[in-house]
Amino acid sequence: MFIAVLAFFHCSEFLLACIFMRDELSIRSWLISKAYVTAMAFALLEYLLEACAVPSIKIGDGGMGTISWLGLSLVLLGEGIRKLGMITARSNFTHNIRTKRHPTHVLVTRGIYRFIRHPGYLGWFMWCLGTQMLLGNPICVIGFAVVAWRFFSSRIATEETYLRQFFGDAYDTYAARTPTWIPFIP
Ligand SMILES: C[S@@+](CC[C@H](N)C(=O)[O-])C[C@H]1O[C@@H](n2cnc3c(N)ncnc32)[C@H](O)[C@@H]1O
Repeated sequence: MFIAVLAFFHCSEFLLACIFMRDELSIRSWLISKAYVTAMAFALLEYLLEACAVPSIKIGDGGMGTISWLGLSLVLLGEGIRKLGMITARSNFTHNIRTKRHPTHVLVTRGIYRFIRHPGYLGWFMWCLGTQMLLGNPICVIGFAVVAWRFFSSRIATEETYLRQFFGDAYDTYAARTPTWIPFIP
């Protein structure tokens, strides 16, 4: 299930990049970085060590336990939110943060962006916590939450500096009325 979740995430990211991000399409469009591979290697290590030491906490009564089902639900919800954001923003959504305004770049405030300011990041945040709940990894749930929160907090601050340069007051007004829903990032 974990491998299927990862495969779906990366293949769908690349597919959407082929459709909406042709200008920046590269091997990086699979979203597999060294930091990411290291994090997932830690996750597998935790899973294997705990599965060897206390098999019952991973296997439960022979099927997936409640935490794993909750994790899978979080994964699916996170995927849905992120992909809806990408499909709504179309070519305005780029994997790399734009530092210069592209002539076709418009501020997206409709659809899911009416309710969530950064659906791509909220969805990915939920997805990565969900993967660790799916594996039943208590240490990585906390580790991923801390690392992902710090990553998105700094990325949102950088991205919004440029969005304010591109769209001025329109972005301020939009940001003031639309929360991120990521804890402690207003
Ligand atoms: C990886 S995408 C993430 C988009 C958004 N932060 C999200 O989480 O859904 C980053 C690119 O999206 C653009 N972007 C972010 N919010 C936008 C918005 N509301 N309208 C148009 N472009 C946006 C940024 O300029 C940046 O180049």
